[in-house]
Amino acid sequence: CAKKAKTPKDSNNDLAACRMLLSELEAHQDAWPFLSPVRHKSVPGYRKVIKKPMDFSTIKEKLTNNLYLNLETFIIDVNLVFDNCQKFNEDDSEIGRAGHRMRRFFDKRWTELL
Ligand SMILES: Cn1cc(C(=O)NCCN)ccc1=O
Repeated sequence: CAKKAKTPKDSNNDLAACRMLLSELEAHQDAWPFLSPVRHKSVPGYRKVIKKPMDFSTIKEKLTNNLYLNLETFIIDVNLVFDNCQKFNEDDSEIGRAGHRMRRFFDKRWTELL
């Protein structure tokens, strides 16, 4: 089937959806490990293990500076937050569990947008 043309309106709607989704992520009770960049100076090994750090405040900054082309590129960065979390933290840990809960919440919310 023919691909739907992306109009400027579509990308404005995408942007609004990204802002909405991000504010919901930030407001979630399990968001605390992800609100700001991991302080690698106080988290031994983090800088070595995690090649592409990402967090909600950095995503917000990128949104503000218009660095996301569309919903897809935004979702890639959000997933990076959760993939980093799974890589660095045991599933059975405070932060590991928070990451799994946040990912489940995010997956549910953005799929409701489709
Ligand atoms: C996502 N994440 C967060 C931390 C952390 O210490 N966050 C500050 C909480 N106040 C450590 C490892 C990690 O993967």
